[in-house]
Amino acid sequence: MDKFVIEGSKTLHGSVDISGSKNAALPIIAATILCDSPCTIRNVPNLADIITMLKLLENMGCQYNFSNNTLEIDCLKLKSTKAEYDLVRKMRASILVLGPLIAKYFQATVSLPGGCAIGVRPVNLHIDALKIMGTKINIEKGYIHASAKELKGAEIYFDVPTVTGTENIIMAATLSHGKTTIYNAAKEPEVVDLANFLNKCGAKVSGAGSSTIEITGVETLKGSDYEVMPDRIEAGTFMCIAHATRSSLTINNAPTYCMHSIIDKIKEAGADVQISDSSIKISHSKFLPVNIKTFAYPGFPTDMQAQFTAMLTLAQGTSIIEETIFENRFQHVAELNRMGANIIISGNKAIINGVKKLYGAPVMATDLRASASLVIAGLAAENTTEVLRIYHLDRGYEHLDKKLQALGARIKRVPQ
Ligand SMILES: CC(=O)N[C@H]1[C@@H](OP(=O)(O)OP(=O)(O)OC[C@H]2O[C@@H](n3ccc(=O)[nH]c3=O)[C@H](O)[C@@H]2O)O[C@H](CO)[C@@H](O)[C@@H]1O
Ligand SMILES: C=C(OP(=O)(O)O)C(=O)O
Repeated sequence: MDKFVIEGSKTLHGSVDISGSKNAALPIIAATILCDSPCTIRNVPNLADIITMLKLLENMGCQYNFSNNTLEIDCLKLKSTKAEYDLVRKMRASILVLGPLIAKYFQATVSLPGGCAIGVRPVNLHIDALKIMGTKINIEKGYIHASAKELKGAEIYFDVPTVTGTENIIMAATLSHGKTTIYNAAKEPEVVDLANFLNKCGAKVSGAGSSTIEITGVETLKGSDYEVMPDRIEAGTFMCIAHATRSSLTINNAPTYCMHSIIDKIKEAGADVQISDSSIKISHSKFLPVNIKTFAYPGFPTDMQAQFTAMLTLAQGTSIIEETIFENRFQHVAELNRMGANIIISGNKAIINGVKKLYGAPVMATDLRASASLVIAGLAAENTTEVLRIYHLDRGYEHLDKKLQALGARIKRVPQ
């Protein structure tokens, strides 16, 4: 296990390139199960979660080669349709193999992903929708056992717009008989990226990015060559890093077209931001408080909440952040308070009273974005911060330490 040792209070400068999106790459890799010929997927970030997804598919019989962010993957001959607990427990997104397996092989055994540090995270909506499409599902000994004679197109209404639920049902519907309509679908750009990949493989998916998605089943899908979209959450994290450390940075290859809520809120927090196509120039101007409420896209993403919380600890005034997606996503707060922040939790709100300075301390990462928030705090704080358990961070940030070092940050990865 590694930790980060950060010498803070250093202004950063230069430019950083954003990697491919974890949350777009994961469903696209799962979707290669549906294809009757090999796929080449480019701009795949080299992350722990991607490696877990590849091991999961390899255990089922897929063959792949992953180097220089390019994945060549052949899932033509699966010998198993089981996703074992040992891998699923490492990454909830493993549930994304359920839709493709049932669509292509009419059977799947997938360990229930269970909750995680940020909340209970049920998958009832995935399961209910697959049942409506003709899947029999039993849950036994922690596994989802799914089987079907055939999958039929259906009308699916989601109670809440679930991202991976929408992706699972799109994938299942691509090879179903007839038309599936998903109402109250998740509108996240990563859902659109998956739909674009599937359409390139010959699927008929329309409406992705809106709340109603229609999928007309086809007989087969062929493999294709596809480039994953850049990671809007990584880009947003670097924006928070720039503002919190009073730096000027250029963030290249950012999906600015889908970052409006993040860009608006950081401007409101006092950053100067200039956008030109996929490039963001950001520089610190003042430290203003802002109020934020997380929402499904196009609202402010819950995956940026912890990073903004860390940044706003230094604002001149009080900010209120309301978390509406996950019930337990404030675990970074106690650690930030150990660094001198003044944050009070009241129900699902964090009331952040800005302080003049943060002070370095040993802190513990509890989940992926909480880890990023502690790195932001450590970069802005006086003296030394040690961020323990950065394996959470390695799930979702490609070479964060190296990218920060190139910007002039004093950050080291050392064994814990
Ligand atoms: C791999 C991936 O893409 N992960 C993202 C995905 O997670 P994930 O797809 O797991 O999150 P969901 O969109 O499903 O969750 C949204 C809300 O719906 C609830 N819910 C979801 C499914 C279900 O069957 N029943 C149910 O009640 C959840 O508890 C949560 O309150 O979207 C989240 C919300 O933007 C992000 O934070 C995650 O980074
Ligand atoms: C919560 C996240 O990921 P996951 O859904 O894979 O846990 C995230 O990316 O912030």
